[in-house]
Amino acid sequence: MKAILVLTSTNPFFEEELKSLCEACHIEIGDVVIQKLEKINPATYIGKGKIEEIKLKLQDEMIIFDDELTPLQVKNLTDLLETEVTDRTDLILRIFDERAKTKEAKLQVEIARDQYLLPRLVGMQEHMSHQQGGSGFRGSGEKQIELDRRIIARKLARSRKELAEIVKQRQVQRRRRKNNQIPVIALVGYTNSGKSTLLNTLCPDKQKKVFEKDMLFATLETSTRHIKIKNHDCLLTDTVGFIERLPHHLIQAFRSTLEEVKEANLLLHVVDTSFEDYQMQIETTNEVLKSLGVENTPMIYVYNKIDLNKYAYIQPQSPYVFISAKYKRGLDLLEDEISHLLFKDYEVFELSIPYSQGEDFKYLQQHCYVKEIEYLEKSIYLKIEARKQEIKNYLHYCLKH
Ligand SMILES: Nc1nc2c(ncn2[C@@H]2O[C@H](COP(=O)(O)OP(=O)(O)OP(=O)(O)O)[C@@H](O)[C@H]2O)c(=O)[nH]1
Ligand SMILES: [Mg+2]
Repeated sequence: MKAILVLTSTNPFFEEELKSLCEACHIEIGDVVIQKLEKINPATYIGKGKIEEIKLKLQDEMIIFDDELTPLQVKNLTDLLETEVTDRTDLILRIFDERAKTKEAKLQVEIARDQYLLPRLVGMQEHMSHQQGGSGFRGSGEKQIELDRRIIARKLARSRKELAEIVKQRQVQRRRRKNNQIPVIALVGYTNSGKSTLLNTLCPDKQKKVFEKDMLFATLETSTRHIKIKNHDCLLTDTVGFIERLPHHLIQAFRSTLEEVKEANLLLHVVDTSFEDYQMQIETTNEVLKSLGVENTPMIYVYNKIDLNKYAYIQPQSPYVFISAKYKRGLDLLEDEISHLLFKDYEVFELSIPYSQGEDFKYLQQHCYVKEIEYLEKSIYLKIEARKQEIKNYLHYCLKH
C-alpha cells in the first residue's frame, strides 16, 4: 500500500514522524503535501484548491492526514477523493493492533479502537440525517450504522469488563510486591528512546531480555525485572513509550499498564540525544506523566545514545546522567545517581525476633525490604534493608551491626 501524506505544519519533525508511523504500518510513502492553515475547514480539513492538487497527483494511493480528522471530514474527503482517507491516530492504532501480544494489551488496543470508531459512526449518522433534511426518515444505510454502533458499544462494554478483571489480578500482584517494600524504578520516555535497551543492559539475566528495536512502539506491555543497584535489590519496569499527540483513547486504555509508573519510587526518563528536537520529546513525556497524575515522583533524566556523538548541544535538566545503553557507557554514574536518590542511608540489618513479638515482626515485614527470612526454633531471623532512623525502635533485635 502506498500513501500520500498531508501535513499542515512545515516542521520537518512532524513529517519525519508521520513517515516513521507509515513505515511501522508497512505503508509506502508517496508524495507529501503541505498546506499551512490559518483555519481548519470543518468539512474537509484542507481547502478546495489543495484537494484538487491532491486529486491531480492521485493514482491509487491512500491519503493520510497528520492530524486527527473528524468523522465528517473523513466522509467528505473520501467522497471527494474517491480513495481511502485516514489519519495519524488510525496509524498509531494499527501499530498497536499489530504489536499487541498479551491478552491485556490486546484488550487495551481493542478498547481504544472501539472508542475511536464509535463517535465516527455517530458522526456519520448525524451527517446522513442532515442530508435527509432531518425528516425522521431512516434510510437503510442509517439503520446499518445504528446496528454497527450497538454491536461496537456492546463489545466495548464486554472488553472493559474483561480488562477490569485482568487489572484486578495485576493489582494483587503489585500489592504483594509493595508489601515486600522493594523499591520500583520505572523507565519512561518517548518511543524509540532506548528504554527497553537500558532494561536489558541493567538486567544481568540474559534469559529475560525484553524486545528492543528501532521502530516506534516496540514495547506495548509492561515488563518488570529484578536488578541490583550497588548491591541493593530493586525492580525495574519497562513500559509503552509516549509520542507527541498520543491519542487520548490510547492513554485511557493503557491507564492500567501505566499504573506501574504511577506507583514507582523513581522514574528514569530516557531521552534520545541523537534526536534534534529532544526538548519536545521531554515535554511530551512530562505532559503524559502529568495527565496520569504522576507529578512528585523523583526523576532522573537519562540522556541516552551518547555514542552517536550528538549530545554536545544538550542543556540537561537535573538530576541527569549521559549514557549509552547500547554500548554500556555511563552506567556507573547512573547507578550512583539511582542509589543516591533511592538508597541514601540504607543499611542491611540482621535481626532475631522472638515468636512472642509477633506485632514487631509484622511491622518490620510490612515496612522494610526483607532480603531473607528464616523461621528458627526460638525466633525468626530477618535480614532487612532499611534506614536506621526508620527502624530505630527495633534496633534491640539486631544480631550485630
Ligand atoms: N546508537 C545507540 N542506539 C541505541 C542506544 N540505546 C538504544 N538504541 C537503539 O534505539 C532503538 C530503540 O531502542 P528501544 O530500547 O527499543 O527503545 P524504546 O524506548 O524501548 O522504544 P519503544 O518500546 O518503542 O517505546 C533500537 O534500535 C536500539 O538499538 C544507544 O545507546 N546507542
Ligand atoms: Mg521498548
